[in-house]
Amino acid sequence: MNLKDHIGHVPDFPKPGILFYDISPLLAHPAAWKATVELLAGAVSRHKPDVLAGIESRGFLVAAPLALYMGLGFIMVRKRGKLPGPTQPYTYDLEYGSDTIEIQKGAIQPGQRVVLLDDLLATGGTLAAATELLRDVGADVRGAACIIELAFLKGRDRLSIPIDSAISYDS
Ligand SMILES: O=P(O)(O)OC[C@H]1O[C@H](OP(=O)(O)OP(=O)(O)O)[C@H](O)[C@@H]1O
Ligand SMILES: Nc1ncnc2[nH]cnc12
Repeated sequence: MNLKDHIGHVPDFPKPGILFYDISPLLAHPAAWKATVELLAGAVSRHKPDVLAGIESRGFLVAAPLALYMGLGFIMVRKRGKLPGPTQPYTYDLEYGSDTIEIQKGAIQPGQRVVLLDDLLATGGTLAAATELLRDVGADVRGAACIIELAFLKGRDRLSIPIDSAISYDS
């Protein structure tokens, strides 16, 4: 099965000049989605995680079913102000301005082995920030996985952890 057949390409979304890679057709195709979850589970299992963490919001679509499939717990990394406190924040730079992500304090025990999940790796800024946030609460961040990697943006070079992707675009 070619998973790329199930990714939509939407020009000029959400802004002019951006080609949006849409996972909606993949999620809507049971066999392709099952194959994706199985592929990611194989990659993630080699890190022997205690828990999986997903990044709001599309990362939840990957992390929650994968955690269930692997018999692991699932933890939410959310945008500021969405989680009931107390929370641990991490602020990071964007092209213009900054953004803040949060995790609930106590969601992870110090030393727990965590793998991060997101739908897509572009510049790597989001996954790099989530890695630092998890380290701030004492997690042992073993790796990350995503459905789509935009390899031409070289996001993996910004990461301090290994990352696996189910689909990669070189251009
Ligand atoms: O590698 P980066 O350049 O950081 O980009 C990747 C991030 O961008 C998208 O999230 P978005 O902020 O659009 O949020 P969403 O998941 O709520 O749609 C995507 O789901 C990743 O989290
Ligand atoms: N080109 C893109 N398509 C879908 N999600 C994205 N997140 C960041 N860049 C993206």
